[in-house]
Amino acid sequence: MRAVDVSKTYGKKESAFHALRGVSIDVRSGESVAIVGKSGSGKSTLMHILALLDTPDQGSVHFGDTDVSSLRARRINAMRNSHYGFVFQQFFLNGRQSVLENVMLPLVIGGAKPAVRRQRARAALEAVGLGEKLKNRANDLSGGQKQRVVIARALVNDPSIIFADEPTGNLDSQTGELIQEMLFDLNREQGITLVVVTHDPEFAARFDRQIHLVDGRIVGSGPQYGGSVDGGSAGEEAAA
Ligand SMILES: Nc1ncnc2c1ncn2[C@@H]1O[C@H](COP(=O)(O)OP(=O)(O)OP(=O)(O)O)[C@@H](O)[C@H]1O
Repeated sequence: MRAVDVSKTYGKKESAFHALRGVSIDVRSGESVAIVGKSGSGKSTLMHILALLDTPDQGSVHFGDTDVSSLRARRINAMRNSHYGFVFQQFFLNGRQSVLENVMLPLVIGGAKPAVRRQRARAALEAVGLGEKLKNRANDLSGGQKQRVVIARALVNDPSIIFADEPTGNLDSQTGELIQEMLFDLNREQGITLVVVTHDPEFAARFDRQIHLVDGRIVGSGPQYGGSVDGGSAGEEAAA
């Protein structure tokens, strides 16, 4: 997945805010990448654009050999649904539905048959250690269990990439650690690419690479949080 010279501005004229200013990034298959930077630096905006949830004003996003901007919305939705998994706080669970129903949702959207949905959702919940909780209401789970349901839901379509926005943000440190392990296991054992926004420097340091944003620009990338300020290694420099 690749973004080339991507810019995004919110608002117009005097109130225009340049959230991203010419960002280029190449995420290789199987890699784990943390997006770091202060509040308002553009992390979520970049991740939403990479995840095909938002479009840039300028620049392009590529998935494999495909320039996504050349595709119709329907194709983009299908591509996102079949290749990407999301662990976002704003994609809440439906608290009144069962755990199994919540995890089946992406398969309902994708049009899978009911028997297939149930079987795959059950397998995903077993993979995150919640095989015993299928029938519980999502509201009746602990915070850590809810986050595991969100991970199961992200896994149910057998994604090649998982995008996560502060996946450990609301959890106590022990539960947060479990969620971190779960994500890195998926990366190591199944080769799932991870793209994760985090404020936590220790968590960020565990990724293959950190992309450090300041005021909508990449100022450093590499194996150390807050790395160099000269544009980092090949592939991440903003195009001139
Ligand atoms: N829909 C929007 N309309 C107007 N401004 C926006 C919108 N979305 C984001 N912004 C602004 O763009 C900037 C970057 O936002 P973004 O959410 O990408 O930052 P962030 O680095 O993820 O911040 P945080 O760590 O606080 O979540 C912020 O100043 C924000 O106020």
